Amino acid sequence: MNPALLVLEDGRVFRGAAYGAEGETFGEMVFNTGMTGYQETLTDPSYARQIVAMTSPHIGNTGVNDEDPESRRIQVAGYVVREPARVASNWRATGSLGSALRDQGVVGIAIPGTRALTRHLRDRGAMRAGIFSGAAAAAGEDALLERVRGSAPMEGADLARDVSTAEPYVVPAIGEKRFTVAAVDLGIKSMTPRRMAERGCEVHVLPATATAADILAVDPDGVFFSNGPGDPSAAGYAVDALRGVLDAGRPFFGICFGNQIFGRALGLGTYKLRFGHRGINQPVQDRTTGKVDVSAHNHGFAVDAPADGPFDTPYGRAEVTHVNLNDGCVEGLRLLDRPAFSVQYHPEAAAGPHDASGLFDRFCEMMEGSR
Ligand SMILES: NC(=O)CC[C@H](N)C(=O)O
Repeated sequence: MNPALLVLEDGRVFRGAAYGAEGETFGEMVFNTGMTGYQETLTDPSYARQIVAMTSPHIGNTGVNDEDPESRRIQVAGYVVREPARVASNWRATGSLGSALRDQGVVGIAIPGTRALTRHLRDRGAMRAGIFSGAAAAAGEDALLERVRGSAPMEGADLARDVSTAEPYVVPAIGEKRFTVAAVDLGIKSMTPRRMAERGCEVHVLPATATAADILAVDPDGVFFSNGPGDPSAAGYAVDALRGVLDAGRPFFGICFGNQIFGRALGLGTYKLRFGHRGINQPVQDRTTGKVDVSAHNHGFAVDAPADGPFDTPYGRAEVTHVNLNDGCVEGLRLLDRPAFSVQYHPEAAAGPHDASGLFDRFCEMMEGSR
């Protein structure tokens, strides 16, 4: 095992062994608490420019397969684990995680102290970091720290257009076609159009920079804005497009980044959480039903909205529909007089529990009711 270093922006250094590709990488240091689903996590485009640490201590046991990826490649900027599996064993496995990381040039590190790292991030907040191995690790710690401090921050980062599809494509409805959906790909996970297709939606996936005119040209029954990486305050183009969609009165559903863009389109602000929510067991209460979903999360930003009742927006009254029971943060929004809603978490559940899959039915009912 070759030595590697994980250097945090505040000067804390973790030493360990190189895992995956050797070299150097920079990104925002975050942690994910999921005990399963590492392949979905690694391929979720929302993790672009983030170094992800897994709190689950043993990673790679089931190798990698061709069915679980949420996009065409591993998207994380770097990967931190405690103990990589020495053997990949699963009937679906086509290879090991270590070789997949290596083949795709993803620099990782195995450190004994993923628990100490997580506690550090919970206390101090997500921060920039770098992983260095091979020749890159030869420079002194001070020089490496200097380079981490010179790397790009997540605040203000416009990354959705980098990970989005270059060309539109169509995901056909499974079974009888009931609806046409225009889905703006801000970093979309492949499970999301599939969940809609399973409900009879023909999903027209459009690039992140699609304008309202591009979206309406599909003549959709409903419009969807996806999850995605980066700071929502840097994606003004998506906010403008969504405003055009709302002006046209088309039904709208948004997930995660899509929820943040919806909030901004309604005139609300977004802000950075201290260390975010990344995992598959976050309790979220739907205030419209009182029901609590155990849900999949991956967000570092949140919408700032009045949670104590309906409030006015340029599109009429709106309300906070969902709250996180761990920290009270806003997890869902809706307009009261127009067919538009969004959630900050992940009903497509890849990976994660399926508690919230009914939100896709809610979108379909909304499209049905708006005909
Ligand atoms: N999964 C997402 O869509 C993440 C949204 C945004 N990049 C955040 O970190 O909050």
